[in-house]
This record gives sequence, structure tokens and C-alpha cells, in this order.
Amino acid sequence: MKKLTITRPDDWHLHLRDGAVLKDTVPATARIFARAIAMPNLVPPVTTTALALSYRERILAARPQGSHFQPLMTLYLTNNTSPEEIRAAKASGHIYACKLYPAGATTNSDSGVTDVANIYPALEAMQEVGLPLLVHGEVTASHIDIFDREAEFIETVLKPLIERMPNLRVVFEHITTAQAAEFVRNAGDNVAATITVQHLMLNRNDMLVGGMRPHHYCLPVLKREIHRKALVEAAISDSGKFFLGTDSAPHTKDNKESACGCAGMYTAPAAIEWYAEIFEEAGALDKLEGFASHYGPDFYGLPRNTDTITLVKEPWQMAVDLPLAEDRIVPFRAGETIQWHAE
Ligand SMILES: NC(=O)N[C@@H](CC(=O)O)C(=O)O
Ligand SMILES: [Zn+2]
Ligand SMILES: [Zn+2]
Repeated sequence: MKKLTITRPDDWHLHLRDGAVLKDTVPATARIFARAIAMPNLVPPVTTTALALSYRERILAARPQGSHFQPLMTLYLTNNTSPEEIRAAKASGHIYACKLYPAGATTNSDSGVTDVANIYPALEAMQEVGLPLLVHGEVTASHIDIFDREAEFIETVLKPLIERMPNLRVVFEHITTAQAAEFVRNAGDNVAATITVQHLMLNRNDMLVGGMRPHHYCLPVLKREIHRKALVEAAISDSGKFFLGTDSAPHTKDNKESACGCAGMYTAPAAIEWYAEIFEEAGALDKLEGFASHYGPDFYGLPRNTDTITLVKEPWQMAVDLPLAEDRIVPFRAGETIQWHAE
């Protein structure tokens, strides 16, 4: 039987949500991951240190018994985020980054930033105290085609921003295009990117051929096969600039299977197993540990985990649906076979 032991991984982009669902979402990730960047797009959003600290307590309370899982908290930037709030966040010792959602770009982004110029004072404070900026990198102008929104964001927002603040640490989250991979590769050491399971495994045909598949809808939306290939190249490149961020984004079955379905895929239940499948298929299983367990903490200036997990090539079946508090959720690749099993 094929086996692979790697340093315990972390998830650098995760949606746990809040309230009753935490008892399902927290164990799904804590099963394998030591730490996860907890995204702040709640309703209302996590805009202050006080809100982040109380959210952290609710996540900790939902851990399975004996779990050492650590949520790494983030602040949701708004047009009104002050430099004082940034300094307080850093001083709290529990906030590891701030998230830029362009207003209207994705799930719960209505309070997001309408123009990055509005947050220059906050970004300057982040640059100064060393808090990374996490970016949902898509423009939202209605005349820009949805498949072009990420590439457009690089040219019109990200490049000028990084030129203006060359020491700001930036994570370009859930990249989906060859342009984004190339931009990050050529940028300075202060710029990195996370890559999801779904953008490494699927292209837009998987969402639209043979019927419209709401469970394959997320943002940024799946792209062409050439982009998927470029992302796999980036993930296995060992450059230290690309690391694991699942963007596991739970929505109930009803909210996905709808005339206006929510964006997001729930990959937490077998994330590391799917990444292993991707790396194996690319002939690069030896590169999985760097991507999943080393480059993330290195970029954030945190210690790597000291214990390990073992992946065994032992096929199993993903459930067709799972509990999400009082509702049901359809996980990624529901009912399908998973090649690896991690423990
Ligand atoms: N990725 C998604 O499609 N959805 C995420 C938000 C996000 O990360 O953009 C969510 O919170 O549901
Ligand atoms: Zn996003
Ligand atoms: Zn996300």
C-alpha cells in the first residue's frame, strides 16, 4: 500500500461560518489541519478586534475533545477601517491578516471596500506593523465579463497597489488564472497566493457541460483548462510562493440547488486527500509537503507544525450529503471515490 507522511498541514483560507454550524465545520477541518485562517465574511462581518476575539472563542468551543486546532483570525476591511483598528488587531496577538473584499465581489461582501484608495491609511498601518493583506482579487464593474474579473484586477488594482506599498505582504487568495500565477511568480517575496482544490481539479466545462452544476459554482468562477494547468504548475513549482488554502465555503444544499445558487464549494471533509490526488496525478507527490505544510507558515512568519499526518492510498467514498446544523450540505465530489485517506 502506498503511504506518505508529511508535516501536519494548515489551511490558509477557510470559511467556518458561525453559530450552530460550527459544530460541523470546525471538526471537518480540525480532523487534519493544525491551523486555519478563519475568513471574516460573516453577517455582520468581523470588522473589529473585539468581534474577531469573540468569534475565535466560539470556534475554539466547537473543537472536538482533545483537539489542538487553532483558528487564525482576520479582520474584514471596510471603507472605514482605521489605522488604530489595525494596530489594535496586531497587538491582540490573535489577528494574523486583514481581508480585502471588493464590494459585491462574493458571498457576504456588501460591506466590502468600494475603492482601495479608501483604505490606504489602513493598508499603510498594515505595512508598518506587518499584517498581511489577503485579497479576493476580482473587479466588480458590471461591464467586465465574469471570466475576466481576476485578470482585470491584477492590472487595475493589484499592480498599482503593490507599487504604492512595496513592503505590504499580500496573499492573492484562491487564484484561478495563468495571469495570476505568473503575476505572483514574478512579484517580490512579499507576494504569495493560495490555491484551492477545485481550481486545481476542475475547469469551467465541469460546471456547464451536460447540465448546469451548482455544486461546481464558486468565486472566482472556474476557468478554462489552460488556466487549471497553469495552477497545477504553480502548485508543484516549489517556489515557496504558492500554498494551500481550500476556500472551503459551506452553503446548505437548498441554498446551492436554487434558481440563484450561492457561490462556494465544501471541500473541508477531504481536502488534503484531494490535494494528494492532484499532486500524484501531476507526478509531484514529493512537492505536496512544501505546498501544504511549509510555505504557508514560512510566509506568515509562523513556525511549521512539528507533528505529522500519514496519507494512505486506500480508496473510500465521500457521502452524498452531510449534516450542517439542522440542514444538509452537499460536499465537493459527493458520492465519488477518493483515492487517499489521511490520518
Ligand atoms: N469562494 C466562494 O465562492 N465563496 C466564499 C467567499 C469567497 O471566498 O469569495 C463564501 O464565503 O461562500
Ligand atoms: Zn473570495
Ligand atoms: Zn473564501
